Amino acid sequence: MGYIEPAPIKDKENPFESMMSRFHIAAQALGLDDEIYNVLKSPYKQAIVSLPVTMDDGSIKVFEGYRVIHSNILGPSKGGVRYDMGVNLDEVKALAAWMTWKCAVVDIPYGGAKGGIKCNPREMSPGEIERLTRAYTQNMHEIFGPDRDIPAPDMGTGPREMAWMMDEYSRAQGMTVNAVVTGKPIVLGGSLGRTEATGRGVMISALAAMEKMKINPFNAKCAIQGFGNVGSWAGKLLEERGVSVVAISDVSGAYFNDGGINMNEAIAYRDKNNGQLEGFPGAEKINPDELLLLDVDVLIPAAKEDVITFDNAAKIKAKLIVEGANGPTSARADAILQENDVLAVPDILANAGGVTVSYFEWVQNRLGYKWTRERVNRRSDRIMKTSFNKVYEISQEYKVSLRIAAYIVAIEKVSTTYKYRGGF
Ligand SMILES: NC(=O)C1=CN([C@@H]2O[C@H](COP(=O)(O)OP(=O)(O)OC[C@H]3O[C@@H](n4cnc5c(N)ncnc54)[C@H](OP(=O)(O)O)[C@@H]3O)[C@@H](O)[C@H]2O)C=CC1
Ligand SMILES: O=C(O)CCC(=O)C(=O)O
Repeated sequence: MGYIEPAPIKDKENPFESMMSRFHIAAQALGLDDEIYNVLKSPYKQAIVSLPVTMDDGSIKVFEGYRVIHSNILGPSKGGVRYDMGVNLDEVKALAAWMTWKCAVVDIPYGGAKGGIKCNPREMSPGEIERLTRAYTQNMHEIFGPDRDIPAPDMGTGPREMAWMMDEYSRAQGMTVNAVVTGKPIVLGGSLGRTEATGRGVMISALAAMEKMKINPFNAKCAIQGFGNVGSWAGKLLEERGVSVVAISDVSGAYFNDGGINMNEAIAYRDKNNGQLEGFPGAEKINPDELLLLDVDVLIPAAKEDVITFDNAAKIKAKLIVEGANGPTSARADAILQENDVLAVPDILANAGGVTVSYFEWVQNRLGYKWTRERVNRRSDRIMKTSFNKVYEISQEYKVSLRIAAYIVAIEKVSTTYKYRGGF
């Protein structure tokens, strides 16, 4: 194997470099062919678009939008669309590759993609967000498609944006095409269980890891960074299974209560308070950096990339990290966590419940038939548990971390499919 060494990880964390560094380690452990290594390290397609949008005051503002398709070898590419000021090409490239590995880890027939628009939805009116979403969809019309590339929600987007994307795409097609996006409102063909699916998968992964570590959920404390879709659902579902959630946070700050924060109260407060926890009375406000370093059993980063880094990894006291967010741990932090016996259930496994139920939504749209919530939950729980066990077994067999084991499972599947398909 003559792989070109990945660029050395620089002082500043970079999600694409972190992704590549783990890919490289897993590829070496697997003895992956050079040719396939080179194919899989490069995204299949990268689109950058300018989106002029009329703002409410009549001015025209130009936004930058991205869609990166990392691979479509296992099937149509799949991945969310993020609205955030931090969106940039390197981030979207890493997120797209993680989608390829994630779909392969849970064995669903999709490739990986991701999209994003550099914007601050909190400072925009619903009308401005709708016009931006429609402009993005028009521009991506040649890329999207139920058999080509299927968007879904990510940070800053949800069912409302998915409804606009579906409508805009359908108008251009001259017919309703609901399978072109997932995470839609239920009345438009959304799946029961999709809203909570990612948090539910995080809960299943956390309980599976706690079982291996002999941590009793009823004696366990948990801290959650990010209290949006993923963080709040993971917290609520873990609380229902006995875990005490002692700390939560969002951009407004971090909130701590050693006796446990009531999840329903925190969610209700956030929903009445313009989506933020600012002023939440059920806990004391602490420094947001401290949340990651609390003396808890389980830490769930559920906000953004590179929050567990070379600088703070050694100070983490949690014994178990379950990655709700994509890329919350930088590559340079991996070795420190391993040295300190901190078990990290990686993003491409832990947060795969969302794309799994997105797949169920797409299947239901194509069948023209609705599944019950019980069926959705039962099937996604089974996939999450089976995938966890498979990754755990590989980690024992290869004597590697769960993260590298998950990459091994994924790369093996994608590369085997490449070999059978051939044509390159
Ligand atoms: N939605 C999904 O199905 C999936 C999401 N993911 C990943 O999960 C993560 C969260 O996504 P999702 O829950 O959908 O996004 P949301 O937009 O619903 O929520 C994001 C949350 O993170 C908070 N946040 C943002 N920056 C910080 C910060 N620096 N410190 C603390 N909190 C912060 C936000 O706060 P505020 O509200 O104040 O801005 C908000 O509470 C992302 O990494 C995403 O890629 C992964 C798989 C699927
Ligand atoms: O539901 C989907 O299709 C993708 C969700 C997503 O973007 C992710 O898992 O990071």
